[in-house]
Amino acid sequence: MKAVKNNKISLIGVPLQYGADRTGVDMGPSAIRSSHVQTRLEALGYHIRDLGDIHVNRTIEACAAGEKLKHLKEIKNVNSQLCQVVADEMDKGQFPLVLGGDHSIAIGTIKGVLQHVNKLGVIWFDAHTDVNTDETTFTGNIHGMSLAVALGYGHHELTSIGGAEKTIRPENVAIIGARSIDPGERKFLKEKGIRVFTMHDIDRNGMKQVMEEALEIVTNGTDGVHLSLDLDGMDPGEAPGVGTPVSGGMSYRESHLAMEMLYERDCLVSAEFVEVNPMMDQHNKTAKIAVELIGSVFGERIL
Ligand SMILES: NC(=[NH2+])NCCC[C@H](N)C(=O)O
Ligand SMILES: [Mn+2]
Ligand SMILES: [Mn+2]
Repeated sequence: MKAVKNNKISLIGVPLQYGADRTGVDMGPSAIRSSHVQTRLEALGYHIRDLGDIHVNRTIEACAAGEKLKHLKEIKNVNSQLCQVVADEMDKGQFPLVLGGDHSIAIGTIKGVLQHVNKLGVIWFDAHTDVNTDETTFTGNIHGMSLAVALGYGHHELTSIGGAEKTIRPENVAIIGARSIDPGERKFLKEKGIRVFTMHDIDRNGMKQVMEEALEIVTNGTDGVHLSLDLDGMDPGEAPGVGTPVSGGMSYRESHLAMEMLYERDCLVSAEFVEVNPMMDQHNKTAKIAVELIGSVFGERIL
């Protein structure tokens, strides 16, 4: 089986839940590991270095939500660590594969990758668009803001992680599977001209065409592509173990096709799989699907 150019993968767990309201997503990394992510990738010919988990402070004080942006201090702390680890691994020529944790960890992952890759394309696979800012958020949950922060918008404590000048650009982002977008987010997406492939587009044109267009957007003029995959992008019937499920999501096969087409394009430099919440799951189904999707994006084929 063909392997992507970089066959050295570093697994980085981030058991963070402070970006989300619902508890349990901190167990995501262990659920994904126990679903045999390492052996699955080794079977494809990759060399895996598991770095374990980033430290998350769990004192009662850290657990208190505090200010308007809930858990800002701890989230900044964890994402700063993650940014450094991702940058260090890429320095060593490793491919960072980050396991969440809530989607606020995309801040640390992307900022880390940006220390290496100047023009980074991003595929954002999600039911949501995560482009709220401290001004537009209804919930104060930072997992709903991480894409905005990566683009350079939002609270300074977050945008400054890894250097405020390190950002992705709106024209290099493709969001896939969206079906729950807040009013402030609609305005933001429109203003910045971010391409969103909603469930309507997938229904109407099929995942093949959507991925062809999305791949064009994220590879055109960029030096590499990051995949940020929120498991709630899939239909909750397939992936029930998430904190903010939204019905009408991507099917099992649509999701795999997206991963297979990403692999064929051979453009990924980093990836993260987030929002697996074992407390909401049925028999670890969602963590298992995460591992299957990881298999597909790293080259597994049916035949
Ligand atoms: N990564 C996620 N699951 N994000 C959900 C965000 C939901 C909502 N838009 C909010 O800002 O709170
Ligand atoms: Mn989501
Ligand atoms: Mn998300």
